[in-house]
Amino acid sequence: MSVHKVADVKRVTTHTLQAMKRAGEKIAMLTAYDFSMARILDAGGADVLLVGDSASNVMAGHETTLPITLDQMIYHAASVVRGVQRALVIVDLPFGTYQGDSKMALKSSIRIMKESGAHAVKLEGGQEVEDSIRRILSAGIPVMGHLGLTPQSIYKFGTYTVRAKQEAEARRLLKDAKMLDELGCFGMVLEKIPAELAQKVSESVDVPTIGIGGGMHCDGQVLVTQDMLGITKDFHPRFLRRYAELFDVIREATQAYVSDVKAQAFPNDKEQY
Ligand SMILES: Nc1nc(=O)c2c([nH]1)NC[C@@H]1CN(c3ccc(C(=O)N[C@@H](CCC(=O)O)C(=O)O)cc3)CN21
Ligand SMILES: CC(C)C(=O)C(=O)O
Ligand SMILES: [Mg+2]
Repeated sequence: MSVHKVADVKRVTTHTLQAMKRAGEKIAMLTAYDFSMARILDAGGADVLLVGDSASNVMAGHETTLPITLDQMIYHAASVVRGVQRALVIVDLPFGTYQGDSKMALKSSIRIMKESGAHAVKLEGGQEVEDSIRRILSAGIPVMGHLGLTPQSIYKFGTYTVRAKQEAEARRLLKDAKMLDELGCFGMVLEKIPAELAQKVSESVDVPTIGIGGGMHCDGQVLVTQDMLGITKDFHPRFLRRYAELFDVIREATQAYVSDVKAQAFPNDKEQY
């Protein structure tokens, strides 16, 4: 190992994920957008941290993922990379930085890799982004695909309903998944599609599938961390399981602090100089 490396934790790589699929060990992925949370999730054993463009919703309060910029994604990604010792860090290519122009896709991906220190990029779509994927891969940058509900296309579909319920769309998705596999993507997210289809895809490709509303047969699962921790409010899709109610925990702590300050109970004589 390089003399410049301090820690000697065994890092997760894209190759680790392939080995996990072969061994039948499920992959646990969560989103992260900042240093402090990345440290906690890494300490908790998350295999993969996704710097999702859901930062547009969760961090910035936008309605959709469309407004977040490449500069903003790089800022989030660099912060996450500094917080991680073990997890693989993947970064979403934001809307408008890879579609329809493979040169731009490569340039955007190179900026992410160079300026954030992340390990891979993710992009949404199948056949329509084939050229972009080829070009990014040709520079040695690992690419993850994302099929099914693709939030950057929300204005094309109009709703966040389950995708590929009809036979024709299911066939299209399976074909896209095989294409991503054959192009050399190291994995793919399957978002909000029937469990049976996700199972068929998972059995038809060599690389790991990571489900969000893709059911139990995916090779791994991903959730938005703030959803899983109960920080986001009024978001209750069927695929979401909440492992904490941090909105309430943080609100209660805030109320206690506010009340202490008002009552002049904080700071006390030991908490001053
Ligand atoms: N906080 C958060 N969590 C996410 O999972 C997430 C984001 N933001 N932003 C980007 C995308 C958008 N995603 C979404 C958005 C909506 C549903 C969804 O199921 N919405 C409705 C049902 C809509 C319908 O059936 O018409 C729901 O039940 O909440 C799922 C995933 C997933 N991503
Ligand atoms: C929900 C996951 C897969 C994602 O793309 C995001 O968080 O942006
Ligand atoms: Mg995303």
